[in-house]
Amino acid sequence: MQADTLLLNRNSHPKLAGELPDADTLEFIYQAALRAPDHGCIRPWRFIEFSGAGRERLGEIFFRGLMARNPQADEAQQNKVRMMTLRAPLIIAVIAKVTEDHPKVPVIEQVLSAGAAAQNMMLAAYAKNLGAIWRTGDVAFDPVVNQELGLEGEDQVVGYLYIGDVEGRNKPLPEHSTEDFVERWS
Ligand SMILES: Cc1cc2nc3c(=O)[nH]c(=O)nc-3n(C[C@H](O)[C@H](O)[C@H](O)COP(=O)(O)O)c2cc1C
Repeated sequence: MQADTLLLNRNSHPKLAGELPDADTLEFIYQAALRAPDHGCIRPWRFIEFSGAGRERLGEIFFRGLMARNPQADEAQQNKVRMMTLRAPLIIAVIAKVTEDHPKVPVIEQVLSAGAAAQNMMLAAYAKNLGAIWRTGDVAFDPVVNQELGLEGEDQVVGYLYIGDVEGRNKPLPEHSTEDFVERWS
């Protein structure tokens, strides 16, 4: 796929199905992540890959997070959170593994670098004709979930990337006018 096609046409896909991508494709996605810009070359990245029964394990962690946040959660809410992780054959948690009190690189720059890694992964998936969607929601900011995933200190989940074969039609791309966003000082 041409880079300009990739950059201008990437789209999120909420409906994903199929099998876990093959090992070469996964390696390509991770290598793309590892090309993210990174002030100080401190590699503030951690990825956890959930597939097969690992997705159910993640769903149980989400469930425990929900019950800690809201012990009154009804059965529908409980089932919903458990099923969330079955929406794609692959989920990758992208985590900013933060070096605290770094002399040159504040936490926000490390989180931004992890976000750039996540976007590289989205583009890499699209380049391989896979669908993907970047999700967060309450589970990404839940202390119980984050503790069970082994986050420490200022570490943050920047997103859960759901990846798989596209099911259904692509939603239309929005049209934005550059002029609405760009100021030119010359
Ligand atoms: C940090 C971040 C968190 C997001 N969290 C969610 C989410 O929890 N649920 C969701 O439906 N979309 C979420 N999105 C938005 C989608 O990933 C997607 O970008 C949006 O629906 C627009 O679609 P598009 O990427 O095709 O333009 C998030 C995006 C970002 C950057």
